[in-house]
Parts: sequence; structure tokens; C-alpha cells
Amino acid sequence: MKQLEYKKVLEQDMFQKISGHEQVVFCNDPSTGLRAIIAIHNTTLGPALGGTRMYPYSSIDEALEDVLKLSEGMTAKCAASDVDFGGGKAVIIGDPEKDKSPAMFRAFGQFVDSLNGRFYTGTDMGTTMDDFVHALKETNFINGIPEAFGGSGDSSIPTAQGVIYGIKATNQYLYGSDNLAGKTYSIQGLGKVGFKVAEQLLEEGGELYVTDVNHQAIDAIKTRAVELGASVKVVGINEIYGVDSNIFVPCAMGRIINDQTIPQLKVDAIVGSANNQLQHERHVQILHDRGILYAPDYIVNAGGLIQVADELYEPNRKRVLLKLKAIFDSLLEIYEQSSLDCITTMESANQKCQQRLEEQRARNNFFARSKRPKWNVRV
Ligand SMILES: NC(=O)C1=CN([C@@H]2O[C@H](COP(=O)(O)OP(=O)(O)OC[C@H]3O[C@@H](n4cnc5c(N)ncnc54)[C@H](O)[C@@H]3O)[C@@H](O)[C@H]2O)C=CC1
Ligand SMILES: O=C(O)CCC(=O)C(=O)O
Repeated sequence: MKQLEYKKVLEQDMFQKISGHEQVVFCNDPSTGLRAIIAIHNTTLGPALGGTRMYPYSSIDEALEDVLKLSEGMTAKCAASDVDFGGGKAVIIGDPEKDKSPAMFRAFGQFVDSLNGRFYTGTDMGTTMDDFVHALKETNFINGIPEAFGGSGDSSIPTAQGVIYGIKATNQYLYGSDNLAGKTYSIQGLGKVGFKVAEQLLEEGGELYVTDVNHQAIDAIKTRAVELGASVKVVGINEIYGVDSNIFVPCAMGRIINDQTIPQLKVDAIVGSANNQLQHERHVQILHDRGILYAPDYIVNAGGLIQVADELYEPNRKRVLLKLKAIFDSLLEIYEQSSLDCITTMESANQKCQQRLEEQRARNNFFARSKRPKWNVRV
């Protein structure tokens, strides 16, 4: 009896945790060591889409919490970027440096395939296009694949481009010009996205402070700076928050805007690619009160989503470029609206997303076509 009650509490706890989500799938393949969780948050706008992260989570709870938050963010990102997909994401529990294998990604591909088009996925932190070339052998529900395989290539390129548009919009709003030159930027993380952002800022005359746990990434940006006749200052991983610069550009992990880091910040704005930068929603209000402009992460980092969603309809670079440029206007609109309504930038962005979701729900009536994008999605 006691055991039954205990089980009931556990079940309630689990369903409470996933109460905002449509479906959560645990994937277990001992033969390849695959332990993954796929979370589908909301398919109002279309099938779920979102990258797969590989990270050495210290517990299943930590992995679950991450995937739930990331997939929820994808619903907002799709809504805000006018993309006909819904919110989903996956995490693989393991160290990307040590635990990966082609067999593991093939096994993961089989799990993705079993969802029969409810979930499309590709790269995120800790995974690369090559990993998904293996998954592609098992399923077609993969995006962000190399051009040689009929895809649109590395999605971190448009993500980085979107971050640059976000920084330009922020400079325009704060300093009256979108020029990147003559400003200082502190960048956390020089991976697939952060490195490209750093490179373009250097090329356009920005001054950089950078940090990364990976020394090769640091060496690479130093070399690139020398080639460009520019210079970068390297700071410690915990020192990055206290750097006196114009803009903090987080391009590594989430939850880095929190009670410990906010008091250290000496920047005018935060504009970066990292997903879920705010530890809690209340932190955006604290930033607002301190006069630090926050660029909502899911607006700034939508470039990869824009490209991979486009790829599923058939890659078209011109269309992607137009949508990437829209990040500049969208962010400026959010800044201006939040100032007019005396609300935070996140509240302003969320209102925009809610409006699109409600409009789509109103269209999803008995006569509506099935909840699929209107063009021929590759299956
Ligand atoms: N790749 C993409 O197209 C997109 C990425 N994002 C988000 O942007 C962020 C970065 O993504 P990627 O560049 O793809 O990942 P990545 O794995 O290529 O790069 C992450 C970098 O951060 C570094 N890092 C890890 N912990 C750190 C720490 N404590 N301090 C400083 N550096 C640290 C890593 O060494 C690595 O160089 C992630 O939050 C990801 O979810 C969001 C949208 C799309
Ligand atoms: O960038 C991608 O490949 C897909 C989109 C995504 O997962 C994200 O924006 O976090």
C-alpha cells in the first residue's frame, strides 16, 4: 500500500513537471549508451522543431528541466519568427568529448523517426552536423544538414548573423547608430556561434573581451585577431560578468543572468545567442530596474531556426536573408513597445508570441487543414 502511494506521488510529480508540455519521450538504448529525452512543448503552429543538445548532466532531473525549458523556448521562438513549426527540443545525456559515437546517433535517429514527423531536429550545443549525418541514415526528420546532403548547411552561421543584427539594433536604440565599431563587447563562449560573432565584431571594428573554458577556442580567436590587425583581451570564466563594456554577449550556457551575476554587470545591454539566459523570469525585471537593456534571447538567436525551418521547405538563401534582417526590426519594435508600455522587453516579446499563437488557435477550427506547414515538408 505504502509503495502504491509513493508511486502515485512520483507520477503526480512527473505530470506536474510536464504539465505545460504535450509529450515527453525518454529514449534508452544501452547497446550504444544513448540516454536521451525528447520534449514536445506545443504544436499549435506546426510540428515541433528544435535542436538536440549533448551535455554531461549531473542528474536525469537536471536534463529533464533543461529540455522542458528549451522546448518551451522553441514555441516562443517559432511564434516570434513567423515560422510554421512548434516548440520541441532534445537532450542527450553524456559528454560530447568522450561519449559520442555514430551508432549512438543512428539509435537516436530511430527514436526521432518513431515520432513520425511530430518532431524535427538538428544541432545544438555539444552536437555537430556530422553527428546528424549518422542520424539521417535512420530518419528524414532531421534539419541543419550539410549542403552535400541536400540541406542548408551549418545553422550556426545564420544564428551568428542574427546575433549581429540584434547587436546592431541595440546600438541603434541606445546610441543612435547601428555601427558596430568603437564599442566594446564581452563575449562568453567561442563555440559554433560565439566564434563567428566575435570574428564579425572584430572585422567591423569592435573591441572584444572574451572567455571560454576551451583553450583551443581562445587560441583560435587570438590568431584571427592578429590576422585582422585587431586585438582581444582574454578574461577568466567568472570575470566576464564584471567586464566594463557596452554589451555582454552570452553565447554558451543558459541561466547565467541570476542573483549572483546581475550585481557584477557593468554593461548597457545583454544581447547573445545562449538559450534561456535568465535563471528566472523575475531577473528581467531586475535588469530593467538597473537600466540594463535585455534583448530577449529567443528573438536574437532565431537565425538557426529560420534557416532550418526554411530548409524543410527547400533551402532558399534569399528568403532566409530577408527573415534574418527582420530580427533587427523586430528587436527595435520590442524595445520601443516595452518603453511605451512601461513593461520589460521580455513581456513585450511574450505578448507578440501569445498573439500569434492565439490567432493560429482561432484558425484551427473544424474546417482547418491539418496542423502541417502549407508547403511540402520533406518526409
Ligand atoms: N548553434 C545554433 O545555431 C544555436 C545555438 N543557440 C544557443 O547558443 C549557445 C551556443 O551554441 P553553440 O555555439 O552552437 O554551442 P557550442 O557547443 O558550439 O559552443 C559553446 C561554447 O561555450 C563554451 N563554454 C561552455 N561552458 C562555458 C563556460 N562556463 N564559460 C565560457 N564558455 C563556456 C564551450 O567551450 C564552447 O566553446 C547555446 O546556448 C545554444 O543553445 C541558440 C540558437 C541556435
Ligand atoms: O538551430 C537549430 O538548428 C534549430 C533551432 C534551435 O534548436 C534553437 O534555436 O535553439
